[in-house]
Amino acid sequence: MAGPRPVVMSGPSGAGKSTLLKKLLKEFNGVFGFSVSHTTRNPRPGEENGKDYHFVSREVMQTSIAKGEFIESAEFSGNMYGTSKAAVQAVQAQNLICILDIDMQGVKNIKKTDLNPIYVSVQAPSMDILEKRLRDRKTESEESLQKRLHAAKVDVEISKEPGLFDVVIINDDLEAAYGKLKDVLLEEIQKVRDVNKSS
Ligand SMILES: Nc1ncnc2c1ncn2[C@@H]1O[C@H](COP(=O)(O)OP(=O)(O)OP(=O)(O)O)[C@@H](O)[C@H]1O
Ligand SMILES: Nc1nc2c(ncn2[C@@H]2O[C@H](COP(=O)(O)O)[C@@H](O)[C@H]2O)c(=O)[nH]1
Repeated sequence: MAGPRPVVMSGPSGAGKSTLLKKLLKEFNGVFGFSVSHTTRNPRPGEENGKDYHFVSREVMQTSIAKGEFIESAEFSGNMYGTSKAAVQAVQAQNLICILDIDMQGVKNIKKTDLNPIYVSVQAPSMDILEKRLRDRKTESEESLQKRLHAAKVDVEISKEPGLFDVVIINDDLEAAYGKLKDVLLEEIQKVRDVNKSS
């Protein structure tokens, strides 16, 4: 039997993707698994290598990509990011719903594969609120922040493309946004629960 469909979470940096997916992983323990991406950016305080990201050098990442080890990769805000085949396989081997947190270039590249995920775009209510969230998070230099805000404007426009996303969630009130996300994923969640019950 085919496993559950993966979930792609995309949307501007600071819109709340990680916040929402962490809630999902916590509430639905044993249902979802996170696809741990590779990145060349430096870890933020509290981030763990192998859990939040595989933190690697540009050389290591480029070599792995050249060897065909990645499903997709992108340059974002001055750093490389990518989803390895192993990251997705590690989650799917456990029959879990694989969650990918990726940027718009990643979405476009995943569309060319046979992964067949549910595409979710998470957006902030406005650019001003997005900027406030990013500034309050205190993870970015002014340069990185400006790059992310520029990418966010492009993201907001592209995400209007009909059919690109199965759902666009405006993350204003966190609990309301989380409720919408769960509604979209209910069918896949039930599939995993049914399989777990019968095994
Ligand atoms: N609904 C919300 N209301 C207010 N603050 C929020 C809401 N959702 C998330 N935040 C806060 O906004 C900040 C950005 O959220 P988060 O880090 O989840 O964004 P992200 O989309 O994962 O960003 P990135 O792509 O850079 O990883 C965090 O400090 C988070 O606590
Ligand atoms: N195309 C990909 N984009 C990715 C991947 N992992 C994360 N991301 C996106 O990068 C930005 C910035 O992330 P941050 O952790 O530095 O704030 C964000 O939009 C992520 O969705 C990936 O493997 N491929």
